[in-house]
Amino acid sequence: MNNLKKLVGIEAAKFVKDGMVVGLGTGSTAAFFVAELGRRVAEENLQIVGVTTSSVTQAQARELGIPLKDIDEVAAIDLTVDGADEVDLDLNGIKGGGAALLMEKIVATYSKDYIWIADDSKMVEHLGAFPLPVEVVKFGCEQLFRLFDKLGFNPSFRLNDAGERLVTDMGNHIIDLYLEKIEEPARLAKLLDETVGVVEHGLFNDMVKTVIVGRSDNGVKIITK
Ligand SMILES: O=C[C@H](O)[C@H](O)[C@H](O)COP(=O)(O)O
Repeated sequence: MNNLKKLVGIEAAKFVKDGMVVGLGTGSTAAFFVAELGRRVAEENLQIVGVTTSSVTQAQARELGIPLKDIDEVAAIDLTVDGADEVDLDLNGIKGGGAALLMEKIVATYSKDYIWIADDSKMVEHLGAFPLPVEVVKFGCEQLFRLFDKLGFNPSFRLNDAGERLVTDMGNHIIDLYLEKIEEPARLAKLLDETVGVVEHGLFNDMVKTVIVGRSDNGVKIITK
């Protein structure tokens, strides 16, 4: 699996050119992309500025010597490359398995180009086997949990390694929804968008135009919309 993640990470880095502002995604797949950019900065004098999507990626990029700017310090982001937890046939996806969905969605929204990298196992016919992360403000989150429960969403607060409720980089909690199958991603996204207390959710519908998929035969497939 890791070899496929590395393969797509390196492939995506080929889209990065001198002078670009690059959104750096989060997760085990995006980490290979960031590592390859770090290599090119060090060995090929690649001139880029990175905008990170989590504290974890920020630490990795700093360690690698990739120049960074805050999202509000750049006029626009030329390209963002990120991983995904599930991608369906319409290139809608679930993200947030690593709790970075809010920063990831903001960075993606202000990116001119947006690419996902994933191994074959992430490609699905229908979203929902992967629990859908919903980032919620702490105030009133028990009420929200009960609402999700009533709606039949099978909610569960995400916990950290110490067994406490996880707190995201933005200071919120995450409620994972165990839905099994999301019949209408657009409808569910609208409902969540309209629910008070929800800061953001992990449905990334119609945001990506290109997905670089690593196949089990070690080939790379580029799917475009
Ligand atoms: O919050 C985390 C992100 O959305 C990740 O991009 C996503 O979870 C995929 O991560 P990985 O590449 O580790 O499977």
